[in-house]
Amino acid sequence: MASELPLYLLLLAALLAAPLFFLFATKCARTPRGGARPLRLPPGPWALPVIGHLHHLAGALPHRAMRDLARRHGPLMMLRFGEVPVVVASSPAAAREVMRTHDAAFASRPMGPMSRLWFQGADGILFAPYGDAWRQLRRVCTQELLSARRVQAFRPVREDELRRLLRAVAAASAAGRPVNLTETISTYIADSTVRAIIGSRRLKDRDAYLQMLKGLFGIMPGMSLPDLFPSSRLAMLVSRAPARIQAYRRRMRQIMDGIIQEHRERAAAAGDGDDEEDFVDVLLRLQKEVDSQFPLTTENIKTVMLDIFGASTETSATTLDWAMAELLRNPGAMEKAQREVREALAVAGHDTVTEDSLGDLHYLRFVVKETLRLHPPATMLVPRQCQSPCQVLGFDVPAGITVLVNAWAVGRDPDHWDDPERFLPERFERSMKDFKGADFEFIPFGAGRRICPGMTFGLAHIELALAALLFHFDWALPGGVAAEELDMTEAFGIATPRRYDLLVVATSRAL
Ligand code: HEM
Repeated sequence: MASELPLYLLLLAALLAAPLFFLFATKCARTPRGGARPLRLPPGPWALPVIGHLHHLAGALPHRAMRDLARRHGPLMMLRFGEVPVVVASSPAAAREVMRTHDAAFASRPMGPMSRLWFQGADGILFAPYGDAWRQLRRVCTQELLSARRVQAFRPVREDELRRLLRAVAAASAAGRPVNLTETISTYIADSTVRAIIGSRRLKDRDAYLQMLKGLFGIMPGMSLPDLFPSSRLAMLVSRAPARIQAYRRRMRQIMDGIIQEHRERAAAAGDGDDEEDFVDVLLRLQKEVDSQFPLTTENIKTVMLDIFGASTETSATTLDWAMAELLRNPGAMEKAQREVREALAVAGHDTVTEDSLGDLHYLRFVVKETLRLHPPATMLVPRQCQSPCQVLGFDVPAGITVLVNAWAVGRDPDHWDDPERFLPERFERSMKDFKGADFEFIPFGAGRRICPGMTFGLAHIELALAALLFHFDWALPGGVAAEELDMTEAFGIATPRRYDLLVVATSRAL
């Protein structure tokens, strides 16, 4: 979840940060003070002064470049991005040690200068350091916002937004033009999520909020110069990131203040009620109720509003997009998935997909699993930080180091998956492997204390829409393009989308 940094910037960084190199080299000396045994740090490739290993990432997507490096240097590597030392875990065994054996030690998130500027003490949940404040918000998420009961309560919203999605596809189909499925899927997920967070489509600031959130991904703290060289004042001075973050933050807070105010006024007028609460209603209610050492501040509420949108929309939309792309590329799997959903609805006597119809769709769930194995949206999960020194695969991992887990490489590990590059949903007919955090060869949602709390919410959107798209339409690639020619190249992005939008010809099925 970091933004791309062009190579010329890295070279500039090298010039700017030269004095820091010596400081860093001293900090990372392999022999600890006090005559203790020398540290046995994980191995890594050759490094350049100042920029460290960043040049190894140039020209390839980070998860691919790091998988290739791991093939040469092993499942636990130590790299350096600018000034920042990073340990990368690339096998199920390494992932297990990070997220199970030493889960508590690795349960924190690193916080660079841009993140500090962005959050200003109201850390939210997604990027929050491990501690009581995170624990409290995490509880709010799992027990209130993203509980099975709450996800169920948003079912009418999902089904309403699904109807809009199906109408958009049907309109393109009737006009005889291809539909941009990437865009329509993205609108479905974003609209449904925003309705869950802030409620009604009629809300005054809704469009401004949605626009602002869509721009958020371009500005979120990432691999900026100050993050790569946190001790350099010069990096802070020459980078445009701090000014952009502050301006964006100001505008965003204004919009969110308006939304919160509107919710407060509505609650005061109507009295609190549980039935149609959106996330902001719930958070404002808890703000009054929660009696804790860490009260839920309005700033916390704003960060949670952003975290949830940021963590949920791109991940869910990209998964659905990849699932449709894989099915188009694998007509046998498409046919099997369509047959399953169509037969199940025929038996139930339904002519439209609702969440009640999803119960017996086993193959559809295998399709989603296989999509998440091959295309985990957070390819490197969300960065962790080591809080206390520990040993992983026999190597020392010092406190303070950033830890990345290459979930993408783990899902394609040939020691754990047969024919790992092929899209084969059937593999899950024979295997009980699941993504709920117990099987470390399959970790698209992470594992341990920081495992994704939005799994149920995300899957509810994905499964419903996938079933409906397969039920109502037959699909083909435009211009007679053969299935195997569909370009499956990945792009750099917050959730590793396909490089090209998915343009498809949909034919409405006569019912
Ligand atoms: C296909 C959909 C999704 C995928 C693949 C996904 C994946 C992930 C991953 C890999 C993490 C980091 C886990 C770790 O560090 O071990 C995460 C964290 C998180 N996700 Fe998801 N996610 C998805 C959907 C959602 C949805 C729909 C929501 C909310 C509605 C959500 C909310 C969060 C939050 C709040 C965190 C931070 C948890 C923490 O740091 O304690 N995610 N997600």
